[in-house]
Formats: sequence, C-alpha cells, structure tokens
Amino acid sequence: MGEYTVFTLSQVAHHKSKKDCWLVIHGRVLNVTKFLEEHPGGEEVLMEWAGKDATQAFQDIGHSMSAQKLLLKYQVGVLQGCTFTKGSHVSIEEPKKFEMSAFVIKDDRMPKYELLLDFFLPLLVAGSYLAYRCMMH
Ligand code: HEM
Repeated sequence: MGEYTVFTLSQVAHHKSKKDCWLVIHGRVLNVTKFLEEHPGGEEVLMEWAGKDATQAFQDIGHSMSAQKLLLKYQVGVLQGCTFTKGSHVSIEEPKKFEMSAFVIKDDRMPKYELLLDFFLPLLVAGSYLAYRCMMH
C-alpha cells in the first residue's frame, strides 16, 4: 500500500464543483467527480457536501457495507489530523478489525452448555452415588 497525501479541509474546499468534486468521509479525502452520476442516492446529495466533511451525512443514511468499501475506490488522500489513520497509512483492513473485535467480545462470554454442565454434573454424580448405595442394600 502506498502513502496517501495529507490534505487540510480548506484544500478540500477548493474542489466543490460538478467537474471537480471532493468530500471527506471518515478522515478519507475522496474524489467523487466520476461517482456523482452513479450514486444511487443521486448527485444532489453529494453536491450538498462538495468540499466538506460528509461523515455525519454518510453515517445517518446507514450506508451498506459495500457502500463503505466503495469509499476506498475514490480515496485520493487523508484529512490532516484525522484520528483513525496513524501516520499516513490507511489500511483496507481497518473496518474488518472492528468486526473482529465485536466477535471477540461475543466469544468471551461463557457458552450456555458449559453453564449447564457446571450445574448438572455434580447432581449427576450425587444421583449415581445414591443409586449405587440403594442397589447395594
Ligand atoms: C463517496 C461517498 C458515497 C458512496 C460511495 C455512496 C454509496 C452509496 C450506495 C452504494 C448507495 C446504495 C445503498 C447502499 O448500498 O447503502 C447509496 C445510497 C444513498 N446515499 Fe450514498 N454514498 C456516498 C455518499 C453519500 C453522501 C455524502 C450522502 C449524503 C446524504 C449520501 C446519501 C445517500 C442516499 C440518500 C442514498 C439512498 C438511500 C436509500 O435509497 O435508501 N451518500 N450511497
């Protein structure tokens, strides 16, 4: 992966026409000029955010995972001072890492069968012992 150019928001603000449209989402600077006509949500909404940080608007719509991956296709740089990129590297793996940590948290909980075993195993042992004693008498 190469290194991305760092842009300030005021540099991004220069690219706000239909023929040269940039916007920022999640700290990524995107050149969406070629995407304007393709956007399923229409080009008007994109133009509203031309030259600006559209992260909140993008989030509010609840864009699909494939829409989020599509962001990478149009990325031309990173926003100066953005927190999610350390240094100038932006990794495609970043959203996946979030999914993974969510899984880890879920897996951390004790599985149900283990709880059942903890409860029933001593009962089973005690029951077997009593049955054995009865049979011996
Ligand atoms: C480069 C940035 C963007 C990409 C790649 C993108 C991509 C997409 C895609 C693929 C869809 C189809 C539905 C889905 O898969 O979620 C969509 C729908 C939509 N997008 Fe975007 N989008 C971007 C930015 C924005 C922004 C900044 C807005 C601002 C509000 C916006 C508003 C919408 C709306 C209103 C829809 C229609 C939702 C619906 O019909 O339910 N998008 N976008």
